[in-house]
Amino acid sequence: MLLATTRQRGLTGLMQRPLGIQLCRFHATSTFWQDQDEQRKRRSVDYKLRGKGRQFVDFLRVVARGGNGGDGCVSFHREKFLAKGPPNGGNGGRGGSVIIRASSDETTLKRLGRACTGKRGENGLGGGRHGTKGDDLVIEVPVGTIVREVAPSTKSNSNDDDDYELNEREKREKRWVYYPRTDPDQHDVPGRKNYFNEAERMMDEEERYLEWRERKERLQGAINVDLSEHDQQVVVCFGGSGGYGNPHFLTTDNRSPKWATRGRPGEVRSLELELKTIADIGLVGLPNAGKSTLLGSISNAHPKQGSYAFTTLHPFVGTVDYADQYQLTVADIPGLIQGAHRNIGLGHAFLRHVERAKLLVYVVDLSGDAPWDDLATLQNELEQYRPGLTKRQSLIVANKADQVAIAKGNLAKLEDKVRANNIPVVPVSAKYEKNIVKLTSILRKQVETIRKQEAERRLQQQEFDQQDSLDSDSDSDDRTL
Ligand SMILES: Nc1nc2c(ncn2[C@@H]2O[C@H](COP(=O)(O)OP(=O)(O)OP(=O)(O)O)[C@@H](O)[C@H]2O)c(=O)[nH]1
Ligand SMILES: [Mg+2]
Repeated sequence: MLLATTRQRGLTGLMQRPLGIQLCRFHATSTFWQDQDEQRKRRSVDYKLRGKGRQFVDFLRVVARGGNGGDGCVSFHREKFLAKGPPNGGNGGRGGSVIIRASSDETTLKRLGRACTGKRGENGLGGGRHGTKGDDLVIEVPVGTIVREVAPSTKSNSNDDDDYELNEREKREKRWVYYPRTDPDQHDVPGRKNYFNEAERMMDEEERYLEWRERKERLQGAINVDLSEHDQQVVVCFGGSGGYGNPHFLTTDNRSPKWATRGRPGEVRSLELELKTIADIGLVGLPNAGKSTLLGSISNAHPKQGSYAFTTLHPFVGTVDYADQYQLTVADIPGLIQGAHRNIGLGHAFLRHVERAKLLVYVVDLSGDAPWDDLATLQNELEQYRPGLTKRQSLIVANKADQVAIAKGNLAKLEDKVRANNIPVVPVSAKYEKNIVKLTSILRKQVETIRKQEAERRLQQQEFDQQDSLDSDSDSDDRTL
């Protein structure tokens, strides 16, 4: 209001007033402007996280549709001295499928639209030219995206529910393409065979078979795929098949079928995409503990650092490079606060990005009042998010050790408190890069051990599966003897 009036009066208006009055006015409004500023900041954080301007999207619902098939064509061969040539309409092309592929070049699901549709197949043409297949829609998502089908679509390709309201004539229009001036009812001549009814029966049978096949495929379960490797892909919706051209309905009796079928609609599926970053190490800590500073000092990443809470608004992954080309990935997430599981602060949804980390690193601030309480808060929030998560192999990084006066006493107390839990504590100063080499070597040792254990477990599982299949084979052999 005040700003509007000063703006309306303009600079000249302000200059005409005595200086004292102007100062009073600014003094009176300073708290008003502070409030406005805070509100604007809060709105901007909200906008970046939830509004259209959000830079990072890790959960999304989309409706995917395969492209519709192209229509078949009704056409006859025409040539000089050949008045009534054979049917030569081409089949329609298949609709494009929708494919979701993991790519290491992507970091967010932001670029996905809410509806993803494959391209329609081309219609068939005269002269026996079949329609070309519609292009597949390939959606690239970050590695670590989980694709889940939410509610299996009740819509089958035949669109039975939609057809319920349609009368016989409309149903036919939806399925058939006719030669000009062909009326299917014309074929109902008493005493003569109705070729169109015959074709309709044939298509009914085919549709029943296709529906049965679809149902059988659906019974295998809804889509639930974890795209954990680069270039791994899943076909979520197949395009509809193309319609038949009129030669398909050629019989020994009917030499000039004047109908073709339309393309079938593509599959429709509602999907849920959830990005769960795959990193070797996950950093968790309260806001301002120095997680981003630590990530910047140990890896090639340059996350934003700031002396205010919630500097980091979305996860950040950095790679730690060792001299012998060994690599580790580290994920930094926004700070957690007490009550994050009740959606306080930024909530705990971002924990999904450290959920799959092999090693959890708690970053605590040694210059704080009670770093052990911070640790307890973090562990409590992790447990609230997923019970048992704190049992994962972990490490405590006691940051800001350069604040010697407070840090020394706090470190001794912290080590005392966690001795029972058997979690190693490594004091560092991320800002001044002190003890960082020791930390990176500890991280490497721990991750190497976990990777080795995982490889052994996988090998054992493979051997067990092989043995299992061999046993079942020998059992079936015994039964046949
Ligand atoms: N003295 C000192 N200050 C540090 C150290 N590490 C980080 N800081 C400071 O602590 C503040 C917060 O650092 P960030 O790295 O942004 O903290 P964060 O945990 O990522 O914070 P959020 O992203 O808000 O969760 C910055 O002002 C850093 O300069 C350290 O080792 N010593
Ligand atoms: Mg940060």
